[in-house]
Amino acid sequence: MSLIVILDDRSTNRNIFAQLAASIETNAVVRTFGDPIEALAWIDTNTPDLVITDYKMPTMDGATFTARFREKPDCVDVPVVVITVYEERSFRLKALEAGATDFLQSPVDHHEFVTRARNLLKLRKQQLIIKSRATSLELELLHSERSREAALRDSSEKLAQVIDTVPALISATDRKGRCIFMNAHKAAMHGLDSHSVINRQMSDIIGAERAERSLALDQLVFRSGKPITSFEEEIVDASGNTNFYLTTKSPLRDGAGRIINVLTTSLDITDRKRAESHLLHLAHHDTLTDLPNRVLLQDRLRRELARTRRGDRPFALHLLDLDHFKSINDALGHQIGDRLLKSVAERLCGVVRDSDTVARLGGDEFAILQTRVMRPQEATDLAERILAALSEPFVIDEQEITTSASLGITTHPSDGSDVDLLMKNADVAMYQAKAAGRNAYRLYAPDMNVQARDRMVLESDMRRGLQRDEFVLHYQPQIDVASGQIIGAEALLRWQHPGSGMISPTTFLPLAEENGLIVPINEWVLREACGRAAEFTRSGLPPLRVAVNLSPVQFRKQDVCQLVIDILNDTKLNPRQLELELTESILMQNTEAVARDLLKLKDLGVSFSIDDFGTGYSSLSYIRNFPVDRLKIDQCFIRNLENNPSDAAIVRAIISLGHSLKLCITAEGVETAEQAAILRAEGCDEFQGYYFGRPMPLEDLLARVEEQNPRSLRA
Ligand SMILES: Nc1nc2c(ncn2[C@@H]2O[C@@H]3COP(=O)(O)O[C@H]4[C@@H](O)[C@H](n5cnc6c(=O)[nH]c(N)nc65)O[C@@H]4COP(=O)(O)O[C@H]3[C@H]2O)c(=O)[nH]1
Repeated sequence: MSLIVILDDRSTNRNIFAQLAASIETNAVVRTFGDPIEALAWIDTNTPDLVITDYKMPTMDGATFTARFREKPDCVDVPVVVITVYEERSFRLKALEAGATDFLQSPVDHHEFVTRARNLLKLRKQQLIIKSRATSLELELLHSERSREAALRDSSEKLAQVIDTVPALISATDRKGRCIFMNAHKAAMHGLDSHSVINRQMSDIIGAERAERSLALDQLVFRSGKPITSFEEEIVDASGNTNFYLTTKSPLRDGAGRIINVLTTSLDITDRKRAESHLLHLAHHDTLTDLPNRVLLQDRLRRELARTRRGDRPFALHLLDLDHFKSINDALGHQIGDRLLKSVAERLCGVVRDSDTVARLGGDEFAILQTRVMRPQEATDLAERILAALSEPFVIDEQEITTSASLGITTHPSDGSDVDLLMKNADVAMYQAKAAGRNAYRLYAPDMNVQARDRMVLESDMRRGLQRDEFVLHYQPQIDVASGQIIGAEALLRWQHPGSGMISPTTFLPLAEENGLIVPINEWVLREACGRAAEFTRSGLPPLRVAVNLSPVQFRKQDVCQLVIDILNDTKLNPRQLELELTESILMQNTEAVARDLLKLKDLGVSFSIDDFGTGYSSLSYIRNFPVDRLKIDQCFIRNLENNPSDAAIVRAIISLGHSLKLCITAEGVETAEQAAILRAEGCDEFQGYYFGRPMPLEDLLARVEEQNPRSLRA
């Protein structure tokens, strides 16, 4: 709807113009006035969309009316058409100055009136639309600006909260080293609040020393304009706790791109560092004893080598292996074994200096890096202290355990200039200590390598010998003292070496015991001895007893009981013809299991003797727990029997104690008639020794058996 005002003092004109105006659009509303004052009064409360006014009116001309009209609110933009008969420019100018929009020449052309009026109304409407758009845009803008401000305020508050709560230390400093911002977390760490620190010198907040370092880095950022990417640092908090942080420093710039502050952000990585150092510790330490492991020892050796490049700080490497640890472990169980290893570790740590390193290399093998060894004697002194410390019995779970160790020592610079060589040479020396009877130490000497190589050759020859049937058995007769007849024989191993001829078991068996080859070797011995004995018994010869040596290693590594049963079944030998020779150490290890096995075999008819009696524990009390039939007095007591009264006393004691336990007594190593006479007089039951016959091939033994009163033996 458009509101049109017509002002003309002549009623005819008013009517005509009103009609023309009403025809402009269907819902146009036309108001006519004859008096300008009246019109202006009405306009006070109404805003027309178009005004058409005559110029020449009696009370007020059209220009004045237009000027007054324009003063009214909302009327500034309303189109005003002035109808004038005057053609002079001065009237038109006056009307234009007053704010007229357009002119119509009187007499008015109706078509022109309608066309002009319609165009002006259209213009007016567009103006109104634009105005209202502008207003709403303004409002929108105002609103959006307000909300943006609010959002900004909101987000910066939130940001501040976030910055305060993140577990990071955040602060910014200016060129003068003053704090311009610090999050609550960092301020609290220094026992302060985040507001009180603003504008204070960083040195007042984080301490002079740290501030000096931090500000020096800030200056670097100010100068270079580049951030300092993450570096790790340790920070001590107000309570004195040290934590680890990953710190970054970045420049903060103003609108013109100038660096005004440096932002420092530190992330707490203490947990990560602790996890890392725990992993590092695990990688370098033995889990059982917490001693350094092989990796760490090698690392320390390398460092020590680097330090002693000029040879002014010699050091020693001790390799140590517990003697017979395996037996202890098997006999008493792994838990006790582990506790023994821990106690050994403690004792070792107790005898070294702080600057030395005690390491566990695995199993029962330990190493000691002894630093600053100016004379070889310092190394041997330590070795002696170690052996002494380990020889004291250990008490674990109320059990007393005795152990000892074999130690190999290398020194730098004389025995090696790199880690591998030092380790290898110490190993060689340790083997020498073991070969020397254990519970000993050896300083490495270059010729030990030759011996080590010999051992390697011997080992591979032994394996080959086993495959190629190079082993043979010799049999040494055992004589019944009462009848003087051969009643049995001990099977003794010989190695028919293709290059070296017949080799004694004392040359290769200790190595076979160490490397485990004794297991297949002894299995072969048992099968061969049982097989041959069964064979000659089947051939009609008297049922001689055959004695076979067993090794402690076999009891640890295989089911001896089952093996003997299988071999007896396979060879069909009467179990009563088989005697198994045991050493005292077999009975001392895993006693219950061994006793069970022996009893089982005893039930089948197998007999047992204790070999080398008198040289080991020589305690008759434990023998009662085993089904032992015979004691074999070691040849060392027989050798000087005629001349040495104490040997004679020992032999007498063994015979009488053995008899009291209903054991048969065999004397080994009888070489002379005098020895035999003394032993017979003391009541010995059986003889074995060169005097009665050396170990010999089976055929020779059988010939001897044939020779001796064949009838009595076959009876
Ligand atoms: N000086 C002297 N020596 C005599 C005399 N009578 C016997 N001998 C030697 O003394 C050793 C007796 O065997 P052993 O004490 O069981 O000692 C044996 C035994 O412990 C071990 N051995 C031998 N054969 C085997 C075997 O098949 N298995 C196992 N596990 N060990 C074996 O090797 C050791 C040495 O065996 P061999 O060299 O054959 O040495 C044998 C034998 O030749 C004598 O009158 N005077």
